[in-house]
Amino acid sequence: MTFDRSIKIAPSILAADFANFGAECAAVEAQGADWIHVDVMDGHFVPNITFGPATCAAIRPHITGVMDVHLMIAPVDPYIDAFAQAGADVLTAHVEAGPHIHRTLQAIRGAGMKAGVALNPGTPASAVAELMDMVDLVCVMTVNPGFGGQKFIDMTAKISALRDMIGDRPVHIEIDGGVDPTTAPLVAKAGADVLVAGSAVFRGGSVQNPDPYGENIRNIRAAAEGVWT
Ligand SMILES: O=C(CO)[C@H](O)[C@H](O)COP(=O)(O)O
Ligand SMILES: [Fe+2]
Repeated sequence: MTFDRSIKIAPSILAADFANFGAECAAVEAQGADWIHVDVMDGHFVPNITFGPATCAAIRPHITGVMDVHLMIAPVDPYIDAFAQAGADVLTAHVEAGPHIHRTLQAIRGAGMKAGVALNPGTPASAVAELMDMVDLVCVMTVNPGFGGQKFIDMTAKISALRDMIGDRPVHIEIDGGVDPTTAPLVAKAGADVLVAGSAVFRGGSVQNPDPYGENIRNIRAAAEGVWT
């Protein structure tokens, strides 16, 4: 995984057909997705349950690019090796998930993955100030985690603060929740480069009719890249 600051669109399979993840991942990649975002929820850290490492391992052979795993679980540490075995490229833990995020990030890198830290909307940028040399990605939640299809919460001031904090380090800023062609330019302008989108990518399409996925991805990317022209 090489670092670059171009806009990357990461469809969240939370909005895909749960009975057909492999084909859904292949379809969005064929339609231009850069990364695949995989939401792991435990019914404890967030009020919803999705799936765990076994499902990630089953999905992995269907992804040629980056598998970006967003853990909404607590605790995190007992499961890090299982997600490494499952083939996660990026493993992101929430700063709110426990008292020892520093140890967690060390363990993620130690297991050979890129380390991400996520912040809930109520958590300030300062919560991750001491972690800048330990992370490869900061995920700014623009919804309260747990469900797809929620309304975007404006976190542009936090994104700008994180961009300043990161400086010239090779650290991605990922935005997760309510990203669509209207909100993408706001977050791209503030300094984000990885845009997660679930409902805004998968709406209107299916594995049998994947062209809408491509149109949705192109529209989000064009809106985000438009802020630089
Ligand atoms: O982490 C998440 C929710 O906790 C999802 O990645 C996110 O909500 C994406 O879905 P949408 O684009 O529909 O908001
Ligand atoms: Fe997510």
